[in-house]
Amino acid sequence: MKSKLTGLIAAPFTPMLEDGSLNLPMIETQANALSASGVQGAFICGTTGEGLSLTTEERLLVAEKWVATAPPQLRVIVHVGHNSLKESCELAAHAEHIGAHAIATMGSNFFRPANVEQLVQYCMEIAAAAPSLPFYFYHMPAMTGINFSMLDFLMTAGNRIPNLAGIKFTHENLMDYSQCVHFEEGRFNILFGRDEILLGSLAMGANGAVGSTYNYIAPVYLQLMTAFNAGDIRTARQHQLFAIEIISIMIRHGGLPAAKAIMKMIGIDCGPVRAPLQNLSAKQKEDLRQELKQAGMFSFLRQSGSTTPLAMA
Ligand SMILES: CC(=O)N[C@@H]([C@@H](O)[C@H](O)[C@H](O)CO)[C@@H](O)CC(=O)C(=O)O
Repeated sequence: MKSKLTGLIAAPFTPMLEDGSLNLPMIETQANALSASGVQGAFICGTTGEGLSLTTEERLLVAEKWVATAPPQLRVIVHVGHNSLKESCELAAHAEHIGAHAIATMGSNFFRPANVEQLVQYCMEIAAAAPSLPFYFYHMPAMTGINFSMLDFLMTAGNRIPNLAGIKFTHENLMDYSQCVHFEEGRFNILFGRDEILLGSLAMGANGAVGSTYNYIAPVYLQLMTAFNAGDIRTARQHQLFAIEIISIMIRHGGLPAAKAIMKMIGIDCGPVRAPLQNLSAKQKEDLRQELKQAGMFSFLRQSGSTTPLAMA
């Protein structure tokens, strides 16, 4: 079995052109920028990657491009969740075929599993479609409406999904998180998914995290983790508060569409979002840029030696 995923794993945006089609060449730029910023992996086609708004054909192309162009040290985890189990299995088999590092899936969220047993049976089929790859369950109740105890999930799935590697845990329930981290002496890799409370997860024992803001402010979190590991909680808190301020601005300006606009501001143009998400107007983008500037995001990135052009900052 491959070694555990640790450190920061970004959930990249899927780059698009103004007409809404894929901008595949941009993926190499994203991958190189992530690697240069100290990020260890790319969790592609998830929420941030608008995976469920892409066609299966587009998802295959995006996965192929990431695996083909990511620097070897940047591990590519392909999210294969879909409301059709059959499509998920095809995406999983494809990820294995092209040499992705791992796969992950959320539960189907139109017809939702009624209990943990049904969820585990669903995951078993997808995991079996890529038996040589580590398999992660993607826990994100706010988006999927599937909110079971993840400790129950591990207890039920642990000996039935041979390639179960862990959970991508995007939830605020740090009690469940901690129980998962320590389940069977840390057998599973529980990647934390709420950037705004990363520090809380570190206190609970996290050693890996997946997030959208690691695309543009990874150095904040790297410094946070360094301070935490050195026992300097006061400094770690300051870094977390800075991240919270940036995240608050991003959320106040619309969430994912605002985050995609931020990518252009730091010099990596990932283009528009796909409907039903709505793109920011020029005025909204300018307001967002001003707020980020006032909060010190661009000067922070410059001081941290950002390798991106910070084009519009
Ligand atoms: C909705 C969303 O994008 N959630 C993020 C978080 O990184 C989140 O953006 C962050 O904690 C700010 O709220 C991650 O959990 C994303 C993620 O892993 C994904 O895109 O699949």
